[in-house]
Amino acid sequence: FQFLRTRYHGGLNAIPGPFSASFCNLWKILAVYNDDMPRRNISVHQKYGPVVRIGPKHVSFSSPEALHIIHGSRQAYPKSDFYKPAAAPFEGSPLLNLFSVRDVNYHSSLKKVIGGLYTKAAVLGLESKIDTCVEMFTNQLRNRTRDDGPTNVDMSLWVHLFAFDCLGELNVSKKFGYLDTGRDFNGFIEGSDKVLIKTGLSSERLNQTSFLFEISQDQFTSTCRSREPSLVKETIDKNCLSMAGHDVLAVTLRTILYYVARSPRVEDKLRAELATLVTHYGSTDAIPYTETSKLPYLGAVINESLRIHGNLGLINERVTPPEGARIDGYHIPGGTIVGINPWVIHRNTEIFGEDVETFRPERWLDGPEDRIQEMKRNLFSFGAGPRMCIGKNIAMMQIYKFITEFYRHFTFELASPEKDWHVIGNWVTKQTEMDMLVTQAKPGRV
Ligand code: HEM
Repeated sequence: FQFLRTRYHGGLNAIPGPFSASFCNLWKILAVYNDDMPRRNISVHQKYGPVVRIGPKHVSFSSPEALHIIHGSRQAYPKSDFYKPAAAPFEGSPLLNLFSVRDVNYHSSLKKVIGGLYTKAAVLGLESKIDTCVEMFTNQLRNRTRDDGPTNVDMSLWVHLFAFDCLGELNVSKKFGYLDTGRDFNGFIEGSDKVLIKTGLSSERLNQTSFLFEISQDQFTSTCRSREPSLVKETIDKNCLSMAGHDVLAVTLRTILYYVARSPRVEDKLRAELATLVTHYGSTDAIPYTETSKLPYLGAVINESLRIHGNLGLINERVTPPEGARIDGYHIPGGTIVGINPWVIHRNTEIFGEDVETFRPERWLDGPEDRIQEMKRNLFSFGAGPRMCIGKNIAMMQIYKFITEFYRHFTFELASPEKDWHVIGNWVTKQTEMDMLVTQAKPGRV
């Protein structure tokens, strides 16, 4: 009886979707359990259209109009309870932070206080800190690679070591020591992976508490404490703001390295463009962001990487207002969990073209300007509207600088090009199994 009530009386029965999703969370649980949420979310949209019921109270959308209503407009909907546990416990009670807070007014007052620190102009002041991390990365990699031929390197791990040390440098002016040791010496990366993997499942809870997220937060904290008790307490306890961004940054860096390595044509063009800049700088000078950010092909490679491999693999959950809403022709009752999965909108062929499965940076450069602008408006990797990533400017600077210097100082290829990497298709779509054969470049050559 309860199943029938859920299926027919929640106000969502007109919305197509997998049969089980109309009365239980099985579809979502299996998608997350199998690390395959992005692909399954795409395929239900291919099968059922732009509006799909993916759970008893969950609806996934794929159109630019829905993106604007749910996420992009000034009246964008508040976050769902999914984000509640992201307020990590601090001195016994949850400490609300910019990421976790759901109340719209409280969020906007918090943002007023700290927003100024993250503007394009403000983050330029952080460039020298990022430079020291990139330099440490290239130095450490040089120390660990042969100078007369290729060395096999676990690049999935190394970009994460970089992202974590950079985060320490930006937050507490201290690298944590990952690049120095060349490994996850205190289990931080392992611990945060546990949070993310379980978070994917906890989001699929039956609208109850997100206990898995809480358990995994505890595991994270205790793993880190047991291995590194002296680690800055605040960094762990207030993890959601100060710890933000290392995992998603690492995802983007991996995507660029992987897809470019798979496309010699793109790599040649990218290296040729970088070469035009490198000749003006000594081999140990970091090239300024104001210069790298002007490189059009590098910009296109970054956009295309953000598009083809969304950093988050679930719908970014929001809640419809009490009076309900009309979205893409359907009446959606108040309190419904709605959202867009970046993987889904990034494969909307009306926006990005028929070849959405192909890594083709040129789509961001060629063709009518209004089409390119439309793609930019719908690139959802950093979110959209009032809850858009506040760290975007920092992240872009990290990406531009890392990629420029890495390509400048090394050549590399996939160690096993015949094999795909492994993607953990949950919330943060982390990739593993991407060893690369890394060779030191001759000075002055790209
Ligand atoms: C490539 C790197 C990054 C990507 C792709 C990324 C992506 C995102 C996305 C998609 C959201 C919205 C999440 C949602 O609505 O569920 C978000 C929010 C957020 N990000 Fe990032 N992020 C990155 C780096 C960073 C960095 C470096 C920082 C810190 C400096 C950061 C801090 C935040 C914060 C505080 C929020 C919450 C903003 C709010 O709700 O107002 N992110 N990020």
